[in-house]
Amino acid sequence: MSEYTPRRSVLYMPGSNARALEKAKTLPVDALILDLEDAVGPDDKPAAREAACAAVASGEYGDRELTIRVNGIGTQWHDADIAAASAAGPAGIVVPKVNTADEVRGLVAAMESAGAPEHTKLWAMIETPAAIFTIREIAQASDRLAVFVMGTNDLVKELQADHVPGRGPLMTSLSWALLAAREAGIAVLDGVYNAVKDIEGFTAECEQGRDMGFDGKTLIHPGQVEVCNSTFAPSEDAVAEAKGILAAWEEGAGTGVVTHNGKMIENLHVEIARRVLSTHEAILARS
Ligand SMILES: CC(C)(COP(=O)(O)OP(=O)(O)OC[C@H]1O[C@@H](n2cnc3c(N)ncnc32)[C@H](O)[C@@H]1OP(=O)(O)O)[C@@H](O)C(=O)NCCC(=O)NCCSC(=O)C[C@H](O)C(=O)O
Ligand SMILES: [Mg+2]
Repeated sequence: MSEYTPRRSVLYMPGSNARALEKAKTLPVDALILDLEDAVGPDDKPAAREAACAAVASGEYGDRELTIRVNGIGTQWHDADIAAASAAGPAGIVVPKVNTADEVRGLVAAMESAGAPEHTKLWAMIETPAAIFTIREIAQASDRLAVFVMGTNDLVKELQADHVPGRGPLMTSLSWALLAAREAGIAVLDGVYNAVKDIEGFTAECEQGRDMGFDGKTLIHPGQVEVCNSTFAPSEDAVAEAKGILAAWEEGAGTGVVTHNGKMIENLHVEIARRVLSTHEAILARS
């Protein structure tokens, strides 16, 4: 199992928004996506690129993972974005609308030839039907690919679907991306919730994403951070349960099966309990 990095809350902000870049230094997010794509108008893109790279160089964001979302492959800004982001060396370069394994390999080659340091990983956005149909190949295309980010706004647009409670129209795409990410051993982040004032709806969607298996959720507003962090962290009850399972397992050492709180415990449940505890510890270390 690869080492767990907390990515419960991953907040987008326009690279062109100086106030948001400043505010982000105070927010308890696990990671930030400094956006050069959809949240930045064409005229502001060069300045946003410069500001995002300066933010990475500043060292003022503590242990928050800093990433830069570049403009998509084939756009007029893409090559310059990749070159500048690679030289800045953030934790991740987020690329929208990645559709094939060849694109992943091309992106990694471009990052490497632009001097991206080893710690700068590729985060691929999955947000088109084409990506869903090639998702296994994409997930396994490069060791430098560390994270899938679901682009649920673009997926809804491409599917000609609608944003509805329960996200029925998106379930196939979300599930396929999760399956491929887990098979490849990479992280996978849920998409954004657009209604920034609807905390009840947002909480339900966080819980759904957590229950499906996502590592965390991408966010668009500071008001979404707290709920997201607590939803994607193991609860006190889950931590107590995991400790109880490990204790019961040790007590029954050598037997293939024990019970805890009236439930059957086998080796796989012990592995889950260990994962819960290591997730809990990694989050505590971050706080
Ligand atoms: C949605 C917003 C435009 C709302 O902005 P605003 O009206 O300014 O919000 P508030 O007045 O409530 O803000 C309060 C304070 O918080 C700061 N703020 C707001 N948003 C952020 C943020 N994202 N990061 C950091 N700080 C933020 C404000 O500056 C206020 O600060 P202060 O005055 O000092 O108290 C806005 O929230 C926003 O722009 N959000 C991000 C939009 C974005 O990045 N979109 C692109 C990604 S979403 C996407 O498309 C995903 C994917 O591609 C897909 O297809 O799904
Ligand atoms: Mg998108």
